[in-house]
Amino acid sequence: MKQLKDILYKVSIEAVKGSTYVEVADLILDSRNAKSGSLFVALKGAQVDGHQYIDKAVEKGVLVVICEKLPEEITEGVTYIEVNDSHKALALMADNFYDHPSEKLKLIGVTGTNGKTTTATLSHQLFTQLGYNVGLISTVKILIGKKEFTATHTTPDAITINRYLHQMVEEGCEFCFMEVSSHGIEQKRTEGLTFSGGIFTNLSHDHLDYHKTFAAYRDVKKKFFDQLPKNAFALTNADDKNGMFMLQNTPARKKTYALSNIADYQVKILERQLGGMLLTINQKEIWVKLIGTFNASNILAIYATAIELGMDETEVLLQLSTLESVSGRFEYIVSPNELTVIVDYAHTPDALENVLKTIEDIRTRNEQVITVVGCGGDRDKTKRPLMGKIAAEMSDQVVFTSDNPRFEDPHQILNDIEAGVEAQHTRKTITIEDRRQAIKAAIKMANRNDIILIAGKGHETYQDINGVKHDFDDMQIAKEIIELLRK
Ligand SMILES: CC(=O)N[C@H]1[C@@H](OP(=O)(O)OP(=O)(O)OC[C@H]2O[C@@H](n3ccc(=O)[nH]c3=O)[C@H](O)[C@@H]2O)O[C@H](CO)[C@@H](O)[C@@H]1O[C@H](C)C(=O)N[C@@H](C)C(=O)N[C@H](CCC(=O)O)C(=O)O
Ligand SMILES: Nc1ncnc2c1ncn2[C@@H]1O[C@H](COP(=O)(O)OP(=O)(O)OP(=O)(O)O)[C@@H](O)[C@H]1O
Ligand SMILES: N[C@H](CCC[C@H](N)C(=O)O)C(=O)O
Ligand SMILES: [Mg+2]
Repeated sequence: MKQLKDILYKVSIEAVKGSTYVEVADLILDSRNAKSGSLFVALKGAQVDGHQYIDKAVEKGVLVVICEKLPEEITEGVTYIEVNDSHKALALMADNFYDHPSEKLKLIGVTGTNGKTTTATLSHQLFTQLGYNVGLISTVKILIGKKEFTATHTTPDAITINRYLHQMVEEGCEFCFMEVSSHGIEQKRTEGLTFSGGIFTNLSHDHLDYHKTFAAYRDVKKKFFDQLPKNAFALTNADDKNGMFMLQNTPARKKTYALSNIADYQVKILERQLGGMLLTINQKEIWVKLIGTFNASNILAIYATAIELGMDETEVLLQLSTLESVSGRFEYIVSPNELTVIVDYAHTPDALENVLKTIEDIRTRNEQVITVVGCGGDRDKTKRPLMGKIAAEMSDQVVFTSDNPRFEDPHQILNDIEAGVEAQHTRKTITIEDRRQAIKAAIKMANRNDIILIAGKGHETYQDINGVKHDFDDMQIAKEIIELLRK
């Protein structure tokens, strides 16, 4: 329970109807979850306007309504508060409601198109190994020390974030690493949080269905750094075209990391194998179990973060070499007949290109590379032909298939992907809509020593078709088919 006045601390208020001497039991953003004694925030969404559901929420017993426009008819005994920005008000109220949890631990945000989950998860692993109790908010899962919770978003809504952070503080976490998505920044899910540091991984093509232009997508990422406090660090990838742009207006301490360009933190790759890479980080050699140039960059960002947070360099380097790859990110098996099957969450053109380049770098013989890939429905359509082109150009064989079609026609998605394949590569591609059959076809096509890449769904354990989530796990299915074909 919390006093409404305390919940409204720092919220800019336009008008009030009703008493502000109210005790609130909970904050709610969806009328379907409204409970008696709670406070409902009406948000203008992408699909509908939450203001339409104020009456529904009131019927369920909410005591306070926060909205951008007061309703014409109001209910006796309910307090209505008008604000000019419900999303911002929600973020500030969630921070107040849970007693500013982000100030009570060190919160580090990771943003960028690719590498957020990898960087945040491996940072969580590293700091746990360094002996700390650590939290994680990521696409794959939420971790509070060793307790695990299911993730629904990359960056959850402000109430959920603050509730988890509060729980982390209660459980004695000293650090939390969280992914900060562009949707999260745009919808102000992270506003009001006190970050101790921000990390930029890279920027490439994604989510243009939502942000419309690349410039708008880039600017929203920069906003995260603009809002960091002065005593935080802002760590950017100096190899990325937009890396320095991100730090232009940040009041935070600016730091850079890079493989190619001059930077505060530098890494070189000395050796690559399927099992790992030999690196030098600021002139010190270490072996890591991850592979791919992009992972050298992720590892460096994690190292730099640890140093910026005051960790001991020798201890950090020692522990970095023990880090295990993140589920669904370049996860691989070698089958009994020596097929290598790699499952990777590459769902953007840039990630797909990077993964195929990584495979190229570790190819030792004349193995064929067979790629199984599709694109999600109800998401950025412009990435489809680009992914089709890259897959066909950089593989020996490609099986195009469904990813999560959601509410779109899978054939239409596949047409969009195929449209990007250049004429000279079309003979290398086939299309099998059913993802299980596509994986089977790739495995059947492969000879001893060949490499199969199954891209796009990584850790996901379902396939979303028409809003129904069917069990589907790329790695599990590949293993089943390999077993089946052996008999
Ligand atoms: C496009 C988008 O980001 N949508 C998010 C947004 O929903 P919305 O704007 O569509 O909401 P809406 O359906 O229009 O409803 C507006 C308001 O009315 C409320 N409502 C609605 C119906 C009702 O009966 N009662 C009611 O109160 C809703 O709770 C909402 O507050 O706000 C919701 C609450 O915070 C989110 O759950 C929802 O995420 C949807 C499920 C989603 O798929 N989001 C994806 C695109 C996303 O956010 N992805 C990013 C990045 C992914 C990446 O890593 O690349 C992420 O951070 O996960
Ligand atoms: N630093 C990086 N640069 C480019 N590609 C990367 C990088 N790190 C990982 N990848 C590739 O991108 C894929 C997704 O990585 P990861 O899940 O870490 O990204 P993310 O930013 O969390 O994605 P999402 O936006 O879906 O949450 C990986 O499977 C890998 O192929
Ligand atoms: N966080 C990303 C994940 C995409 C994963 C891919 N499998 C798909 O379904 O498009 C998104 O929501 O756009
Ligand atoms: Mg992620």
